[in-house]
Order: sequence, then C-alpha cells, then structure tokens
Amino acid sequence: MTLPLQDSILIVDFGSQVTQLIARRVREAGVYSEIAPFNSAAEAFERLKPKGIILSGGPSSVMWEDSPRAPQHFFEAGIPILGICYGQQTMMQQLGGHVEGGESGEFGRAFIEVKKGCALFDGLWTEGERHQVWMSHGDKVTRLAPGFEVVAVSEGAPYAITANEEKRFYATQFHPEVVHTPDGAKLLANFVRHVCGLKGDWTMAEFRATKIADIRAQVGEGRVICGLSGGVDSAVAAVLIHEAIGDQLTCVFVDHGLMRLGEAEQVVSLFREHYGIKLVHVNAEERFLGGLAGLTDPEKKRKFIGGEFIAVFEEEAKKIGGADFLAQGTLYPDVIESVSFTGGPSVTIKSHHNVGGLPERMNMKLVEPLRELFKDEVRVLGRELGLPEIFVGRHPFPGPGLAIRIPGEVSKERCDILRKADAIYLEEIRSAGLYDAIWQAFAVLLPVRTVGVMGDHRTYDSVCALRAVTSTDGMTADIYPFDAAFLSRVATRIINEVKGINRVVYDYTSKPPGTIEWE
Ligand SMILES: Nc1ncnc2c1ncn2[C@@H]1O[C@H](COP(=O)(O)OP(=O)(O)OP(=O)(O)O)[C@@H](O)[C@H]1O
Ligand SMILES: O=c1[nH]c(=O)c2[nH+]cn([C@@H]3O[C@H](COP(=O)(O)O)[C@@H](O)[C@H]3O)c2[nH]1
Ligand SMILES: NC(=O)CC[C@H](N)C(=O)O
Ligand SMILES: [Mg+2]
Repeated sequence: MTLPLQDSILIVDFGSQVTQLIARRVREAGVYSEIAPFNSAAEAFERLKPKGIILSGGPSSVMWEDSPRAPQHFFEAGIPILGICYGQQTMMQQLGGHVEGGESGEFGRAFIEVKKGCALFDGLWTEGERHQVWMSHGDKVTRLAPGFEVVAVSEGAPYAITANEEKRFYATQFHPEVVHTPDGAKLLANFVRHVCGLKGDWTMAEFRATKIADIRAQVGEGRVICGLSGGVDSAVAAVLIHEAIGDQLTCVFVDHGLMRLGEAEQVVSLFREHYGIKLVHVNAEERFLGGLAGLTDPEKKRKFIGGEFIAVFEEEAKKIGGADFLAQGTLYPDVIESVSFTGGPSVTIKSHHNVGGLPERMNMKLVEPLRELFKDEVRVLGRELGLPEIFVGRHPFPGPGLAIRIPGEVSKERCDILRKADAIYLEEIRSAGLYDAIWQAFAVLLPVRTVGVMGDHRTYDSVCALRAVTSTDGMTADIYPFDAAFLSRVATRIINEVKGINRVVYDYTSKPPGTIEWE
C-alpha cells in the first residue's frame, strides 16, 4: 500500500552532523520532510514531488574535486530552495558563483546584520537589526551567482544570507537548525510555510500512518522479532509495528541480569497487561555476566553486550521457526553518537549497543521505524498511539543496563549492590515529586574504595555516585540542581541500607563535556 502523495520538503544531506535537526525543525513547523543523501536525492525527488528543497551543511569543501553536488535539475524545478552552509556554497557554485577557502573560519556564535527585507524572514526580521546565529565554516562565497543579492552580512561572511527572490532561492552561511540560532526554527518555519506555501498541518498521526505503510512494504509476509526493553522507544516501536503487521510480530525481552531492581518482572507484566502482543521473556543472566567477566574497557563491554543481544535474538528467532527481521527502538541520537551518518564527519563517541555495538554479520534485516526521531518526539508518537503514561513518561534506561554504570569489571555481587542503591535513589526522587522534572536519574557504582567510620568501626567500601540530568533529546544535558537536604537524605539512606557502599557523591558534569552515562 502506498499513501497518497503529501506536501513535503526534500532535505538533501551532504553529511552534516545536524541534518536531522533540519528535519526536526520542519516537522515542528507541521510539514512532512524526508532526508535523502545527495547521491540518491534525484530518486527521492521523483518519488516525493516536494514543494521545496533544503540543502544541508557538510564536511566537504566545494573546492575539492569530487565533492558532493545537488542534482543540477533541482535548480530548474521551479520550487523554492534553501541552501545551508555547505548547501549554500554548492548552490552558489552550481549556479555560477564562486567559493574560496577563508583565511579564517567562523565557528560558534556570530552576529548578522540584516541589510534588506526578504521573504525568508518576512514578519520576523527587519532591515538594520542584528541577530545571533551559529556558524561553523571555513570556506565562504566570494562571488554571488547571477540573480542573487545580499540580504544579511556577518563579520566573517559578507554573504551571510543571500536571496534570489524571483526564483525563490535562499542561502545562509549559518545554521538555522541549531538552537544556538535563536530565531532559526522560525526562519525554517517561514521557509516551508511562507516561501513554499505549505499549510503546516502535518502531524504525528500522519507520521504514524506513513511508518505503518513503510513497515508493511518492508516486511511483506515476513516474520519480525522486536527487542523489547520496557523503555519508551521499544514500547512505541512494538506497538507501531504490531499495528502494521499484527501477529507477524514477536517481542523478545532479554533479562541480562543488568536490569534495575524488580524491573524485569514489571516490564513483562505491564506489557502483557496492556497489549495482546506475543512476548517471550528470556532469562540470559548467566551468559551475559559470564561473558562480561574480566572485561573492563567500556567499548569492549558495549560490543560484547551488543553481540550477545543479537545472539539471543537469533536463537529466539529460530525457536519460532525463523524471522527475517529484527526490530529495535533505535533513535537518532543512538545513531549519530555511534556511527557517522551517510558518510558524515561525526566520530564515534560510544557504541550504543543497538547500533555501533551490532556484530558485523547479522542474519536478520533491521526494522527501525523511529530511527529519525528524537526522544521527545517518540513520546509524542507514543501518546498518539495511546500508550499509557507509565511507558511514555519513563526515564530512558540504556540497553547495556547496569554494566555501563559499574565502571571496571561487572559481577553479580556488584550489580546487586548497585540495584539497591539505585532503587533508594529513585524512590526518594519519586516521593519528592521530582521524577517528571528529571530526564534521567541513576546511581553509579565506582571501582574505588574509601575509608569510613561506622559505629566506631573502620569501613573500607565502594563509592556510589548519583547522577540526575535534565535534557530534551539526550544530545545535550544539564545537571539537576537538587537541594542539599535531598541529597544528604539519599546519601544517608544508601550508606545505612546498602552494604558495600560507605560514601556517596553527586555528579556535577553537564553534557558536553560529560556524557550522561559514565561509560
Ligand atoms: N533488555 C532488552 N531486551 C530486548 N531488547 C532490548 C533490551 N534493551 C534494549 N533493547 C533494544 O535496544 C533498543 C535500544 O535501547 P534503548 O534503551 O535506547 O531504548 P528503549 O529501552 O526502548 O527506550 P529507553 O531509551 O527509553 O530506555 C530498544 O529499543 C530495544 O529494541
Ligand atoms: O539503548 C541504549 N544503548 C546504549 O548503548 C546507550 N548508551 C547510552 N544510552 C542512553 O542514551 C542517552 C545518552 O547517553 P550518553 O550521553 O551516555 O551517550 C542516555 O539516555 C543513555 O542512558 C544508551 N541507550
Ligand atoms: N558546516 C558546513 O556545512 C561547512 C561547509 C564547509 N565544509 C566549510 O567549512 O565552509
Ligand atoms: Mg532502554
């Protein structure tokens, strides 16, 4: 089944780290968009018949031989085009302008001065105003293509915004898609609604319908195994896939012994209570803990866990007579931190078990309907699908579980200690009414022992670190500012009630420079 063609924007990806943010801003403006790598953009254009095109940034330089280009016929299609950074540079060059390597680039905050009104910022900015934007470029346009004029300048980029109003082509040297360009979202909304003339009535309901059609097309009559963790992402993925293909789906919950206190039982009973979806509960504690023995390097731990997950999924697939597809609730941040996207410049920060931690050879093909979304968007989709708040509002919990919250070697004994401390911490957060104000909170068991004195005895036990952060999408995060009384209450309870811990500290690191998890 294919859906009727809907109004859309095509985003051509040249490998920028933040291409997905363009898509996100366009979705926020209520317009459907798809991202296509530059080398398959022509095909996507044929299929979508978009009402506008956005050319992303990218790591290449247009002065390099063989650097990527937009299909030339896009410029003759009679629809509006917005070029961002690299997208601006290639557009200018492809239309007869000129780009040079700058003596010095502009990275980070910059200010532009508006020289002239233009449809791109109609109703938003006016002549003479100065606005903060975010830049990240070394090259710059030095001669405009015919028909273009300068509408805004910055210190390092005399052509900060240029426009060919007749053709409805616009180009920015800065990145409107990032939050550090405060008016950027409005600028993009203006482009898709005002310039491209789209209504802005696209919703998550339509995303749901599109994804259901995509899943049906991908899976056909095949069988699908879905890794279900109890987290938001896999619950939403499972319900969505079930809506698409019904009984062709079997969910597999892997209890790797690295879950929080009581979590495994809770996940399984909650899911069975709410959904008539087939669910297999696999007890795999021994093999996970066995394989983790002796491993201390975070990436080795992550890779082992990623591989073992797949091994379990493959075994379970065999038991149901084979499965052609493995579904996961992979989100965009998992992808961008683990691997470079469409050959982009991003480096591996950590191998999320479900992406960079996957073994190289896998028998099943992946079904990942949430791969372009950010967590807060998945929550919106979850509500759209009618998932109860108890799933939708849950703090994220990483697939590798407690293994990455126990720096150094993991053992059952250390998992048990951590489980108790973590449960006390979360219980206190809930009873203080803070759970929903926090993005994620957890305890970490450090491989450090310190001296203490309890009841006149000397103790020599482990240190427990507490972490709590606020965030909207997990990509950046800030610490949650508990008051001292709360922290000391939690610390006292943990030290009193958990044998093996005699000191508690609070982690004050934002992301960046830290990551949310400790490994
Ligand atoms: N214990 C598990 N058993 C089966 N699959 C799992 C397990 N843990 C993680 N997965 C799979 O890995 C994917 C990524 O995990 P991740 O933690 O990012 O998502 P989630 O658990 O669904 O949601 P959340 O981020 O809210 O915890 C999950 O969506 C799920 O498909
Ligand atoms: O399913 C997952 N598998 C993983 O391997 C993984 N590593 C980190 N996370 C979660 O991702 C978010 C960002 O975490 P970091 O700042 O630690 O990268 C946070 O919400 C983390 O809990 C993971 N989730
Ligand atoms: N962020 C970008 O798109 C950078 C484009 C190009 N690589 C430059 O340095 O100017
Ligand atoms: Mg999880």
